[in-house]
Amino acid sequence: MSINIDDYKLQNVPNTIYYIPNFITEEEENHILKKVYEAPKPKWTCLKSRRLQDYGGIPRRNGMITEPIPEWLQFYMDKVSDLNVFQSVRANHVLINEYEPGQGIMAHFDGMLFFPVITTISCGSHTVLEFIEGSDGNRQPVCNLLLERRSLVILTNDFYKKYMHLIDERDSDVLDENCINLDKCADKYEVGTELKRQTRISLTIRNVPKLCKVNLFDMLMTGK
Ligand SMILES: O=C(O)CCC(=O)C(=O)O
Ligand SMILES: [Fe+2]
Repeated sequence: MSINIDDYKLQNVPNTIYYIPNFITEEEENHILKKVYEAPKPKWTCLKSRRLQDYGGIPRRNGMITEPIPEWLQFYMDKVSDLNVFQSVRANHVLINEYEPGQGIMAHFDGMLFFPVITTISCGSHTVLEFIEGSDGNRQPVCNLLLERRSLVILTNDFYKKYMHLIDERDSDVLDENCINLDKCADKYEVGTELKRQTRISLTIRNVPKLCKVNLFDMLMTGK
């Protein structure tokens, strides 16, 4: 099945969001969850409000020292890269986040270390991704997205550079008219519906343009 992402572009928002429901099958979702939970314990980095695994290396200002990607994960990276979302390059990094109900991620920009396109596959639970603009003292909501399990969302342009994104720390989400992709979802939802969150695993698949070859001599001399 070949997907043309232009068919999934949200028209009622500033540029640019693509939302693809059921990007993966239930079997693929179960396969991802199984593989994520098979990772050895030290692969997890525990933060206060979520746990994460990095694949492909740790992006740094000097460049990312690449690490081999497991074959099962490369399959999903290829599935995303094949949409040509990273123009002439392909995904080489994945951040896997786990959120229990009640957990989230503070408002942030993804920053300069990535090619400015964010692609995220959701597994295990929906969540609501919120966008805001403005600075600390004057933050305004822009819009929200319902990310259903098995969906892929692609954020770029203003949704990469201009608006910050966040996931509020809640056990459930009440859908309201700020949620601008309800008509594009796999399931039909009414405004006012409350969705209880379950444990969500997200795969944020990106491209890190700047790589560095490991130079042991430099590492020893500079400590970097
Ligand atoms: O889990 C998500 O959908 C968002 C994760 C995110 O924004 C990030 O890791 O930068
Ligand atoms: Fe982010």
